Amino acid sequence: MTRQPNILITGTPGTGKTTTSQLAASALNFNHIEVGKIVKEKGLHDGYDEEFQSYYIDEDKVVDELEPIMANGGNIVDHHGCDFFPERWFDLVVVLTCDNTTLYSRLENRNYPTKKIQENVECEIMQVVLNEAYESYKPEIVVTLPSCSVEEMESNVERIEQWVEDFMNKQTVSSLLSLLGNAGDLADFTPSQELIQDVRKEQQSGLNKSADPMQIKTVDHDAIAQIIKQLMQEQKEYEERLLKPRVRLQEYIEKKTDELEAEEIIGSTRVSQLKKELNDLKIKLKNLDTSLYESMDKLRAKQQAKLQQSGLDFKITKDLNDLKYQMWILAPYLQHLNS
Ligand SMILES: Nc1ncnc2c1ncn2[C@@H]1O[C@H](COP(=O)(O)OP(=O)(O)OP(=O)(O)O)[C@@H](O)[C@H]1O
Repeated sequence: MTRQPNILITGTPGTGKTTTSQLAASALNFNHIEVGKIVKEKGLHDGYDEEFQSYYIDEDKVVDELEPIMANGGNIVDHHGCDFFPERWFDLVVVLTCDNTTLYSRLENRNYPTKKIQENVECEIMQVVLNEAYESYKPEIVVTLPSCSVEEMESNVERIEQWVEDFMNKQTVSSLLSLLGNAGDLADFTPSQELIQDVRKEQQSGLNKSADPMQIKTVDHDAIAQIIKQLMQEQKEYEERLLKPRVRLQEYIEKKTDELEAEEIIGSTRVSQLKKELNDLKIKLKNLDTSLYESMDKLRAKQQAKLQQSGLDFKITKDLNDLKYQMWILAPYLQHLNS
């Protein structure tokens, strides 16, 4: 089943975690979890440090509190530390960074004690949070994003949205493939330029249909996989039925060709008879092929009409049998289907 990702947004205090998390969570309709806030509200701490004006976090309690929420996916966790969360929670770890002067004035505006400001700026210079992120998570899921200006913040939010869209597409493809019993890896599948353009077109038409493109619709993968399976089965059976007479005809042509080759007297009546017969047979084969293609097209049109009736308005391509192609085309589109 497709799961929405969990994202950790971390960085030195003042780098813009909360602002960025709020914007991204509202654009994606994700849950924004501000760890500092729940620590205070739910008492998940071992007291208060007056000098640093902050709580001593009880990390175990925080993990226990968040565990069931994280299991659902669709969360943006916002915290200045990142080493005590279970690694498996996150699909993406964003580390926000900021230049020292800007950070200093942001923290000054908060009326933090000088010692706390200095400590935080030093922490940013030493890249403490970034190092912690690299020690705690696989480097390929850690992304550093500068957050010194409003423009940078907006672009960071867009990048996170785009990343989520890609993540969901990949998830849809693999979950559909596994439901279809072909849980293969897509790594060996390189889409052609033509295919990529097709996908873009499909994505665009999907986006146009959806009032809010960022609102990811819940897709009933089981039902869709079942439908695709049925369609493919129907096409396979139909094709096999159509192919039977073709195979027989082909065999007959081969037999006659052998007979012709075995004839020793060139120019005999038998030879010209066989040649004429073979010629007629080849024309028959050509006509049979044309009608075979037409019949398959008709079947696809019938299937398409049925799909539309059931509200699944996606296009059946001639390559329905090529499962990977079909999944690739469908994956982005399915997300925008009106359920
Ligand atoms: N990219 C940015 N450009 C301009 N101002 C920003 C940017 N990011 C954050 N700010 C401003 O800096 C201040 C601190 O931001 P924010 O509270 O989001 O930081 P934080 O990293 O969550 O801090 P903390 O860890 O202390 O909660 C806010 O006043 C916010 O409006």
